[in-house]
Amino acid sequence: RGGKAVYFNNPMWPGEAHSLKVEKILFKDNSDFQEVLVFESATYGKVLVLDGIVQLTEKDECAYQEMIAHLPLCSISSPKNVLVVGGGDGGVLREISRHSSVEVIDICEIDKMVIDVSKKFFPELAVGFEDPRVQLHIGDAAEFLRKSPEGKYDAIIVDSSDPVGPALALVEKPFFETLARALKPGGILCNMAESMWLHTHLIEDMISICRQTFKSVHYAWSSVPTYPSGVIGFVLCSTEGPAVDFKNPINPIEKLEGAMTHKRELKFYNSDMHRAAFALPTFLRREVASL
Ligand SMILES: NCCCN[C@H]1CC[C@H](N)CC1
Repeated sequence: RGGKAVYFNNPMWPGEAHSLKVEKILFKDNSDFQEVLVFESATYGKVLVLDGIVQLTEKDECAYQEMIAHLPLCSISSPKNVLVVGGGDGGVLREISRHSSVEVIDICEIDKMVIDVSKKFFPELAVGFEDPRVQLHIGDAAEFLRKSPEGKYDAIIVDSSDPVGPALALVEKPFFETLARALKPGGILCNMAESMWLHTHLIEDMISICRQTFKSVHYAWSSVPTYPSGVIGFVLCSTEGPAVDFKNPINPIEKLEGAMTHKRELKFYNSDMHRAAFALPTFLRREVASL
C-alpha cells in the first residue's frame, strides 16, 4: 500500500511542505490554466489539487465552504442576489443554497475542468450546481463584472485559489473596485484571505486596498487542517460604514427554516463559530487595526 506522499512545496509557503499519504491517483490532467489532480488520500478522503496546492479534501472542506458562505450571508438580513467568483467545485453553491431568501446565484469560474472533475469525483460538492437558482458563467471574473449591471449583488464571495496563477488578478486593486461597483449599497464582499501565520504582508496589502475601496473591512479566520499552517482567513467588506455589524449574525443560520439540513447537514458553521471567527490574535489585531 504505502502510496507516495504528495508535497506542496510552493513559493507561497517557502521552507515548509505539507504532505498527505496517497492511496490512489484518480485523475491528473492539464487544463488551459493549471494542472488538475484528484487522489484518494489515506486519511482525508478524496483530495483536489491545483498546480500542486490542496484546494479541498472531503474531510475538512466543510470548514472552508460553510464559513466563506455564511459569514457574509448571515450578516445580511435577506440576501437575494449572490455572486461567486471561482468556486468551480460547487461547495460554496451548496452552502448558499441553504438561504431560501436568495433568488439568483451567479457563479463565474474560469476553468471548466475544475467543474467537470468536481462533478465526477466530488458529488457532495458539485450538488451545488443542481440548484435552479444557479447561473453558471465560464470565464474571467473581471470581464464578467465589467459587463454586470452596477449594484446588482447583496453578496459577492471570492472563492479563489492562491494568487500564484489564474487567481493572481483577483488580489489587485482594480478588481476590488469592480467588486465594489457590483455590490448593492450595504452589500458584503467575502474574500479568501490566506494564512495569518504565513501571509501577513499579503493580508495587510489586501486590507489596505479594501480600506481604499470599502467603508468597513474586517478579517475573520477558521481552522482548515489541510491548508498551509492549518488556518485560512477571510476579508469581509461592506460599502456601508460601520453600520454593518459583521461580528453578530443579524440573520442567524439557526433561525433559517431548513437551512441546517438543506442538501447536507451543516458540519462546521454556527452562530458561535461566526462570532468567534472575528476574534483575532494580538499580533494580527495590531496589524489590522493599524492599517
Ligand atoms: N474552493 C476550494 C477552496 C479554494 N480556496 C483556496 C485553496 C488553496 C488554499 N491555499 C487557499 C484557499
